[in-house]
Amino acid sequence: MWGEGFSLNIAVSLSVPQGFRQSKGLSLVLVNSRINRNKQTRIFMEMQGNESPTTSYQSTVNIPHVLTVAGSDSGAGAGIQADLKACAARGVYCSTVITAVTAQNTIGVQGVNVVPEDFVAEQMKSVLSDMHVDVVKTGMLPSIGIVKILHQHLREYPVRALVVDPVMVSTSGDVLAGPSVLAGFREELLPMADIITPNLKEASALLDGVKIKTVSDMRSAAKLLHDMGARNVLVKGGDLPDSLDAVDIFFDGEHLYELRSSRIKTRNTHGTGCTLASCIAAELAKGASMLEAVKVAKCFVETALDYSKEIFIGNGPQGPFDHLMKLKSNAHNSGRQVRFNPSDLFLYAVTDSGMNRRWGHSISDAVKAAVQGGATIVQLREKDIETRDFVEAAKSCLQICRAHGVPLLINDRIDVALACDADGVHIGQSDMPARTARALLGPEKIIGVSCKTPEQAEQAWIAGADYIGCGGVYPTHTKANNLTVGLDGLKTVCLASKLPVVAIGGIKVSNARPVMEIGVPNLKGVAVVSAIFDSECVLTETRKLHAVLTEATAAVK
Ligand SMILES: Nc1ncnc2c1ncn2[C@@H]1O[C@H](COP(=O)(O)OP(=O)(O)O)[C@@H](O)[C@H]1O
Ligand SMILES: Cc1ncc(COP(=O)(O)O)c(N)n1
Ligand SMILES: [Mg+2]
Repeated sequence: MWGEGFSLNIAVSLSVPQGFRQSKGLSLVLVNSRINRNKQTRIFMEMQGNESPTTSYQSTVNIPHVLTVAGSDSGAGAGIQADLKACAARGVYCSTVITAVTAQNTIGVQGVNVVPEDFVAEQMKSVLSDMHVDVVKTGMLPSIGIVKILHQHLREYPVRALVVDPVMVSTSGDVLAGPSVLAGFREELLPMADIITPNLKEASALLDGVKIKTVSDMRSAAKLLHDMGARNVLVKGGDLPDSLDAVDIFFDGEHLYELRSSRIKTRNTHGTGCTLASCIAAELAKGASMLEAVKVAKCFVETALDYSKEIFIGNGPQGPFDHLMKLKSNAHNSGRQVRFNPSDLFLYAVTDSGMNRRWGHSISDAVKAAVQGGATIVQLREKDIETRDFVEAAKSCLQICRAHGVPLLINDRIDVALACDADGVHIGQSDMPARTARALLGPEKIIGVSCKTPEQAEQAWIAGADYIGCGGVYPTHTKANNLTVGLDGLKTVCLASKLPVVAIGGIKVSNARPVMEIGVPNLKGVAVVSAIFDSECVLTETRKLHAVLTEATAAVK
């Protein structure tokens, strides 16, 4: 099944320079360059002698695809809207067949308008006859006729997996599919389903009203539903009374798994069921096994609920949560939007654990003093510290820096930056490539790269860095075997760099002035280690350096 997919054809007409027009039979063909097992790229470029200079690109990139067949929720917490957000968050394409339009908010469901059956069929045909769908996920199926249509289409257009969320009652208690649909679920969908994901009420309804009140009841229900034909069953315990954990029971026909996560204390649980089923579908579309998919989905719901526990949308008892937390900057948590401002590079403080030990300073005390003394950005450069301690130290430094509106970066350690939600990283030429760091950290985080040459500065810009550090400007002992580029080398790099530059290497109060005086506008400041941290009073030394830099910049202007 991998390797088939939708293909996107783009024909582009280019006006080509004269020289190209005259060169005959130029042809460049790159076929089937494999990116990974999900993605194939095919590019054809053809330019033919005297014919009109047309370049056609044909690319085939498979992206995992989930089709959701569900109802619309105007409040966008559940239904189609939750499915789209969940698939987007999991990196999967999601097409939609809308079965009903509900007027719904955080108070409840005020109205339901069922889409005519033949139009549900038309939507299904439009998607399935044209696009390659990996997995179908169902939500609200408000009539037995719609269940039958779905059944027919799945026979005509088989997909790799069917995830059935047998939506019957919303969390607010409103009925979304009446008893007549029950027969459709039992007879048509369960035997086709690769997994069915009822909540307690839905499991009970499918089992003729059997009481499900304990984890042990959930286990029995999972087995009974499996007997009714579903290949895998997940009985969801979001509504399990008196449960400290959020417990779900998964049964694959052989083994029963009790999946537990912490129960997040929040009103924002509207749409958890839809999200869970869509995430399962998304992971299956990416190629996960069923158990893996279920575990990832449960973990995603828990993380999203935890992230969103305090958001407030609507005035009713059940709020929506935020699926796209990963796209957010840390503004939401910190109350501060950290957008990089090149002037932050003015007085750049880089910590050193050896110096802190020598003077009996903790990392956070040293950082606090530097920030109070006027440091405008801080980088934690801790080379000999346990990862666990590094993350803890970084978290407390982050609090200090946030309180002063000063960005905090981590040297080298992308993992530590992610773990503590630092504002970014600074990386060297032999660390992880800046492009990879950008992919891991997202568009909002600050990335700085150490560069000694114009070529490295160009590469940093291409890779998506925000600034470069250039040095050593003067000889230094802080970094072993560090080549000194001198003021001339610094100037050359500054002139070539498209990114703002901070100078580094042996800079101190007595020699900072000539650095600022090289007079290239994109030199924004100096980075120092020993000048401020190799001293008893970090605060005083930082203040002195700040004064010198301020004077030097005023003189340059
Ligand atoms: N407060 C919560 N904290 C963590 N997980 C939860 C919470 N409430 C529900 N879940 C999880 O969300 C998923 C959906 O469950 P549930 O809310 O029971 O479904 P539905 O939305 O269909 O009623 C399950 O994996 C459940 O364990
Ligand atoms: C259109 C639609 N589909 C599904 C649900 C169930 O979601 P939940 O159980 O979280 O309320 C809903 N409320 N609305
Ligand atoms: Mg729920």
